[in-house]
Amino acid sequence: MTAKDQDSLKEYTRAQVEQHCTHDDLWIIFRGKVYNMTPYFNQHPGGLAILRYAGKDTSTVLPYVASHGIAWKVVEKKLQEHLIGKLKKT
Ligand code: HEM
Repeated sequence: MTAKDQDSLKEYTRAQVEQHCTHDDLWIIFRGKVYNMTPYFNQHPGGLAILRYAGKDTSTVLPYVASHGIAWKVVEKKLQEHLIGKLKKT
């Protein structure tokens, strides 16, 4: 992603992201970016566990799930596919 692409990303506050906290409306934050993971909910190999962080910041969690470490390239690809914006700096 270029610097220009970064600039054009829509901004969301943490409070806005927190509203999207269910299996059929599931956003997450990872390292300052916002992802709509709703379409991925049924595909997540770790099943319902993803719901624990629905609407929340996963920056200190995602890389430390053992299975994610093994499949990190897949995790990165899935994040990229579901990117919707960036976190608004408050
Ligand atoms: C962007 C993609 C993904 C996201 C956002 C995501 C998110 C999460 C979250 C939030 C958790 C819960 C962590 C916790 O409670 O500490 C989790 C657990 C897990 N994820 Fe993922 N995940 C992704 C991709 C994957 C992939 C590709 C795999 C396949 C290897 C995977 C396998 C697992 C497993 C096995 C668990 C643990 C399940 C459990 O504790 O019962 N995830 N994931």
